[in-house]
Amino acid sequence: MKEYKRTTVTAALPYANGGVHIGHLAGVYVPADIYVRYLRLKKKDVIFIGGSDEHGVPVTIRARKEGITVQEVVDRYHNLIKDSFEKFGISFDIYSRTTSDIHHKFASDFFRTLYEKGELEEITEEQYCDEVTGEFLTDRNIVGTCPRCGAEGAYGDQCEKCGATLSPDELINPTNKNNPGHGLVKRPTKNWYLPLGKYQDWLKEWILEGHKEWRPNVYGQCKSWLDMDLQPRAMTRDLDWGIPVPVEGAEGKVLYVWFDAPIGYISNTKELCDQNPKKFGTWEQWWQDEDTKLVHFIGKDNIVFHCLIFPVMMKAHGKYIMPDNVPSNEFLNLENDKISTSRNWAVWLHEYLEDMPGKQDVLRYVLTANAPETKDNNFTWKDFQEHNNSELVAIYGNFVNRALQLTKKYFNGVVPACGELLDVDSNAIAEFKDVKKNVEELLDQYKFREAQKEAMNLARIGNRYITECEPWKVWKEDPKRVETILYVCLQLTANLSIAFEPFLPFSSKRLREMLAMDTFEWEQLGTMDILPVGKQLNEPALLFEKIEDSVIDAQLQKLEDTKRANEAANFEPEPIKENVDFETFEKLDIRVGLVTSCEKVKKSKKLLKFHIDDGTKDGRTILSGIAQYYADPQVLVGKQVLFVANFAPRKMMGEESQGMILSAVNYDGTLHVTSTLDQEVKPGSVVG
Ligand SMILES: Nc1ncnc2c1ncn2[C@@H]1O[C@H](COP(=O)(O)OP(=O)(O)OP(=O)(O)O)[C@@H](O)[C@H]1O
Ligand SMILES: [Zn+2]
Repeated sequence: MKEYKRTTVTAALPYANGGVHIGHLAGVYVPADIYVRYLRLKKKDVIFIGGSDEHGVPVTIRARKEGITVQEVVDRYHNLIKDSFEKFGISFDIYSRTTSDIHHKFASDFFRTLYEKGELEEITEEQYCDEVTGEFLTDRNIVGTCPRCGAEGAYGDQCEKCGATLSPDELINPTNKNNPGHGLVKRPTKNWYLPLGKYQDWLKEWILEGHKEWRPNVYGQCKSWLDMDLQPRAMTRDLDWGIPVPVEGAEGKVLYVWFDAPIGYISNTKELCDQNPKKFGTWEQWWQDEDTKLVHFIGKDNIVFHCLIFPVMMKAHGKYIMPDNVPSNEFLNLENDKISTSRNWAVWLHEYLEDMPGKQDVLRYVLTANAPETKDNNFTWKDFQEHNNSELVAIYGNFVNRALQLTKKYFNGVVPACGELLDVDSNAIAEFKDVKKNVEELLDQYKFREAQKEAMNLARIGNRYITECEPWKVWKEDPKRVETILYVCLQLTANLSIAFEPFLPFSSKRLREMLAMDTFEWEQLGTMDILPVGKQLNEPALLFEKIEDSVIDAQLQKLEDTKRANEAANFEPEPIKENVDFETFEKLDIRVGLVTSCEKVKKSKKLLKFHIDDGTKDGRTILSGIAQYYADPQVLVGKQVLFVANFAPRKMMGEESQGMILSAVNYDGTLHVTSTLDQEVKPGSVVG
């Protein structure tokens, strides 16, 4: 493995049309943060670059929908994202944005360089535009009827109803999404393309031969692209939101969002270095020096951009280094459903931080324990609770708490002396010895799940050790022996605070405060004299708290509410039945009735027994199989309902039913009896 002098770590720029969710965190930001914290602990020269991606079409659609400016949209989400990353401890050296002046100039110059070097191909193509306004339309801004399933409102690139991939030419009656009713025409337009094919052989050599160590999912995706002929890719677009294309004849065009976004990593580095050249040096050393290791953290849908397109851009430019690795994760799902910003199917970081104050590390832990490193994975709230209660609380927290509380009880919180070691002590210590090497090896290979598991194993060893030694029993006969046991326990505890530092920075810091560790070194990991004998420790407190069912239920309810809201938004009435003539209708005798009593039929799960005032002296009884929809049938008493009065009587569960009460099933599966007359009418009145 090549020895590098410094490391540039980038994390995918989140798109500024929504907050950050657990999928983003598990896929990109948590592993990137662990890696960077680890390198900093090893005193490596490293920078961690982030920022918001603020160009592209979706933010413009959002702005139009909400009736605000695009700038307002990106300001809102940039600030939300930046703030929640900070609170969550994602330790970027800079978190900037692609609407900054520095970035606009940088990306523009980058494009200009490729243009002047003759690296871009000019291609003129017919493209759809709005017949009335003359504006060119992207695929996402064209809607029409889906040729596959017939749904209205299918996009020029995809039908969200049936999932079909489409092109605008296939849509039936295509129109401008933002100006429905406007006709579309095709007009020629000129754009600048990156000829990926020209670099295909170089890419094959560099990745397929040179980087067999990349994760199989990343390598595999690259290989399947490289097995096909790479086509030229347009680097400019006919749009008005973005960075103007800096060449003549390109009025009304902007840089393709995937051209400018990755350049954001470089321009943000420049911004950082300009702010603090003493600390960070020049931006060029982070991007153009062969001794710099470049690592991109991304999710799987970004692989092609970071492994093929951006490298070709940098190669064509000529001065840049290539990424040494692109540790891309697969996707995280939520409660067995794809996470989606537009469907609001997500756990939002800013909401989590509000709902679960002080629990950053719990989420960090769970997302790493379940990281989608090799395949898509699933987040469930039950699993979240389980990891917290039976690992963080029951293993790590429990061990630390026992070690600190016993030290307080027996030795007033002072680190006791270490006497002669027995086998049980030496064995526990031996198990700790290799932890540094093991964690490092795993982190160097971007195996974050396993690395965190290794750290948790230490806590397991500690727990087993203290349970085996039972200092609380030994105390009466042999207090000297307890000194040694607790000495070992405290050193293990100090080790844990170091081992978990890249993964769980908040609780590691709290633990070090309890241990009165003002300074520490990664190098101390695996050693048994971190806390000097005689050191006064601080007051112990619980490191983790049990999470109760009610907390989890509240989160599940939130998701359930989202599901309902989505169902309500997507509700489509059933198709109308075949026509009938008036005579057929007239045969039915529908009446207004007043519910005078309503109760569950004993021994039946389904049946409600209504007594209805139908205008006759005795009224009538109607049985209805709707008991499961009403927890308390009493709520129906006093309601006016509509019922069919001329069905032949029928016996059910020993009772006779004389008619049928009309009801409607709602979109969410609930059922409601009819009771919406604009005014009360006399029971028995005919409906028709
Ligand atoms: N569910 C997920 N699991 C893992 N990684 C994800 C997930 N969703 C997004 N990512 C990654 O997070 C990074 C930032 O995502 P980006 O802001 O582009 O949102 P996105 O992919 O459009 O997601 P969404 O549609 O949910 O907003 C990308 O690298 C992307 O691959
Ligand atoms: Zn369709």
